[in-house]
Amino acid sequence: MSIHATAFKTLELQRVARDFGGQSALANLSLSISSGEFIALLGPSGCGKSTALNCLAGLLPLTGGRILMDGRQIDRLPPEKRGFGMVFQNYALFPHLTVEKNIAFGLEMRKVPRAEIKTRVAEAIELVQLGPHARKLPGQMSGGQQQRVAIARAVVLRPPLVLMDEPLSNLDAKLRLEMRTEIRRLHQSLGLTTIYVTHDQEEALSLADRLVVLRQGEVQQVGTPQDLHEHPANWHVADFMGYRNLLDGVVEQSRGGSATVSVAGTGITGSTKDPVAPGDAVKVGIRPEDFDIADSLTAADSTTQLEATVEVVEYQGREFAVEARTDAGQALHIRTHRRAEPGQRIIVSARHERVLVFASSMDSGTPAGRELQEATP
Ligand SMILES: Nc1ncnc2c1ncn2[C@@H]1O[C@H](COP(=O)(O)OP(=O)(O)OP(=O)(O)O)[C@@H](O)[C@H]1O
Repeated sequence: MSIHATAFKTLELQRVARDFGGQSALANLSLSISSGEFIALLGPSGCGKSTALNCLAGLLPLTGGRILMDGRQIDRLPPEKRGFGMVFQNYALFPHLTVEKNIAFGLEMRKVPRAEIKTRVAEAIELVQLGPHARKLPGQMSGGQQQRVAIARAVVLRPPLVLMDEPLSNLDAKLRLEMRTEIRRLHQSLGLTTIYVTHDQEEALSLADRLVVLRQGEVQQVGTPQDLHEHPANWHVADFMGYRNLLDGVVEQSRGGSATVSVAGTGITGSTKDPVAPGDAVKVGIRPEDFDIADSLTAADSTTQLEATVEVVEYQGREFAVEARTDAGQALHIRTHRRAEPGQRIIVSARHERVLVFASSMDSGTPAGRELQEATP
């Protein structure tokens, strides 16, 4: 297949920053990207994801830092000189041009010979499986099909880097899943280096080799999906990684990486990387799947148990999502194979090793995010 990316070895973002009228939208983004990597920028609305992408594309000048490609500074180059492929949420196709012509457009602008354009467009159409639709106009196709055209239009140019800004957010849930697989397949078969912006943690986890979690323009953590899932640097990252229970509490005692925290009157023990001390406000992070429903109270050293009353039960395929409340009013989210009924009294248990304790303030404690900014692939 001749749709192969123009290769670079490394793309280096060094303390990239962007202010708007004195307000920081992105600060100190440092990242080293290797050829062929799939990186997801993940974070809530307004955290600076699109700003980062636009800085990379050359659509926004930096107000600080540098971008180097194989050691050459590229952050002053206009977008067309960087030659990165862009895929946006709203597809941004030419409505009056057919699928074929939309895909051919960039090649024509670059004055690629006609015969070559024909072959490359045909290949790109085959790659995104749009053969039967080649002569249609964008308006005659579904959202998913239009997004395939947008992707084909980006990859046909063999860009060194493809930038995708929430490309699936306008699609319905089923199509989103299909297109996710499609994007992964394309990435694997073409070896395209990709930076993908999303606020959807599941999408980021399933697609990316590495994730960059942003909050208020600052990097919180950079790592593989597994790193972030198992060792979130702070409660904000934990929140994104499925720690649905983030319970406010106060440290009772702390020793050697383990802390016992009073949460609504109950002591919960877990591990911590933050230098927390008795009296500190903390958040206790527990994933719903790490809670168990026990038959009876037992005196096990390795487990915390809480009595609660079931409020809501949702059947979710092979499991139940249970929402329960302790007598002191603390809501708990549990995933379990056990059937439970609203109103039922249950004993909820969590093994200490599955419980994480985080400093409440993101500015105090170990600046784990900052340490991890300069992550190597
Ligand atoms: N052109 C602009 N002028 C002023 N402020 C801006 C501009 N563009 C972005 N901002 C601000 O910068 C911050 C980051 O915005 P950005 O669009 O990068 O966030 P995002 O994470 O992509 O959000 P979303 O997911 O909602 O698109 C926000 O506070 C936003 O209001």
